[in-house]
Amino acid sequence: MILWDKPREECGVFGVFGHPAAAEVTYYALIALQHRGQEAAGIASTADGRMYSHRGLGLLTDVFADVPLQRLPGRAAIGHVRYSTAGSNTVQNAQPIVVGTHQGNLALAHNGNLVNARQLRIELEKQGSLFQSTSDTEVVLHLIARAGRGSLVENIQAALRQVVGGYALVFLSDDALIAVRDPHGLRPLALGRLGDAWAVASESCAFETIGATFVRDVEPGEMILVDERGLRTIPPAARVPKRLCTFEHIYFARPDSDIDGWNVHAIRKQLGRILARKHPAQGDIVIGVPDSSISAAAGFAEASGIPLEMGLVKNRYIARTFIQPSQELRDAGVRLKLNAVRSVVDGRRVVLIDDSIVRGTTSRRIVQLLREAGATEVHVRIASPPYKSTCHYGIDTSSKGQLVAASHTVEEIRELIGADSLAFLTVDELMSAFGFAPGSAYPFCNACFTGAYPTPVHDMEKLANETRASAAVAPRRATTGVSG
Ligand SMILES: O=P(O)(O)OC[C@H]1O[C@H](OP(=O)(O)OP(=O)(O)O)[C@H](O)[C@@H]1O
Ligand SMILES: NC(=O)CC[C@H](N)C(=O)O
Ligand code: SF4
Ligand SMILES: [Mg+2]
Repeated sequence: MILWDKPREECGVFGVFGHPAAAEVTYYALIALQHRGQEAAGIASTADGRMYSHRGLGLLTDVFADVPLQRLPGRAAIGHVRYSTAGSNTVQNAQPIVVGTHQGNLALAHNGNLVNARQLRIELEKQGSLFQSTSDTEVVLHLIARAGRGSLVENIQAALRQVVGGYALVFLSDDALIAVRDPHGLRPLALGRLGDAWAVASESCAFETIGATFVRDVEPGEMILVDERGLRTIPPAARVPKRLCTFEHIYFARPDSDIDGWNVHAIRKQLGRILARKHPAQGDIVIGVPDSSISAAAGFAEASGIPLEMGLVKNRYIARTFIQPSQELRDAGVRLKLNAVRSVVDGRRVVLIDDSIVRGTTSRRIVQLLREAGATEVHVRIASPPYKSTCHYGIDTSSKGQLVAASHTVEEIRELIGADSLAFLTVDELMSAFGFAPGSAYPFCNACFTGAYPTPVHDMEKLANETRASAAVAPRRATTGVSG
């Protein structure tokens, strides 16, 4: 049985213009962004008016195992690692999507989710559009094709006036790289410099990996255009309130990334300190759940004075989606992902820090592991508020029915996971880690905690359930050939 074991990630996008080994640079940048999506990956490059691309299902290294990067020539390239939000995990939905238009070739990589994609698609199909995939991303390309006879930038602007949702989009044409961030800034996008080349990436950690310098974040609603004449920036036509994704900082992004002026590790550590002050626990040791909660656990230990210990070890070779052993083997003690360190835990009162509880599966399993390893008490502290509502902007968490906090009180969740005590942060406490006073106008989206979405969400809940059902039966791996 294949299990979706967690809040599923979103996607990672990257683009570079003006580098002699553009596809190779893109490949290594995508390695740094692999945590953002493991279902599919792809790269498109351009040289002499031709577009070259390769994409397939699986991890980047699997997708490119038999395809030399020299088959993707040119000084400009874009790349994508995917976790589906709309449309199942099939190779047709892998990205970059490459199309030929009357204005030349165009490739697109998208992180995010368009909440009105279904309605737009129905209208476009009525007008004669034929779609090659079921992903929301393809809608953008059809809207561009129909936008008329303007320049590519004008046609992209016209298309984006019609879409609602979260997006970091990276386009590659025969002669330009274009990157756009959604008006609220729901999805992150950073700008970097690699020698004379310009690069854009979902997270700044990609720049570190390829030896590029992080220049700045792309502003919400901003469009960046890079061609042989250099870089131009086109500000948003109308400004709307910033609604940056808090969950990037809580869980999704890598701790070495800086997003919108905050370092992810520093924020997580601060969340841990706040948790210790506002929701203290009596214990002998503090343990973080690897990987994402290590920073918060360090903050909790520092502020509480309780020593930080490594009481859990994670098998780094178990992917996020994995084949779970049968109940029989589980009963016999086969545990693949996490193990408790008995000598650390035995006879101790443990304060267990995790960044979030989504379905409650992880916490329940870990509390049980710690008790079996001899912990006398397990007090669970979560470095975010209860996750109650589905994200519709690019993070494919379970449908609302599977979110444990949507239908249980904190006390009920405590009982369910078998902890001695349980506490979460409030939204105001979460926001205070970023330096905001309680109740002020936060420039963040907190919809998964509050249910207050910054845009209309149309019929997304229904769609999320359908996507989940089809993804569960999709084949896991297949690759396409190089086209060009
Ligand atoms: O309540 P659940 O549905 O179980 O999901 C929540 C858990 O999933 C995530 O960790 P993940 O297993 O993805 O590992 P990571 O921290 O190493 O990314 C998150 O950090 C929580 O531990
Ligand atoms: N998780 C994402 O950002 C996915 C991007 C796009 N919505 C897709 O389904 O492919
Ligand atoms: S709903 Fe949550 S996960 Fe989604 S964009 Fe908003 S803060 Fe991020
Ligand atoms: Mg985790």
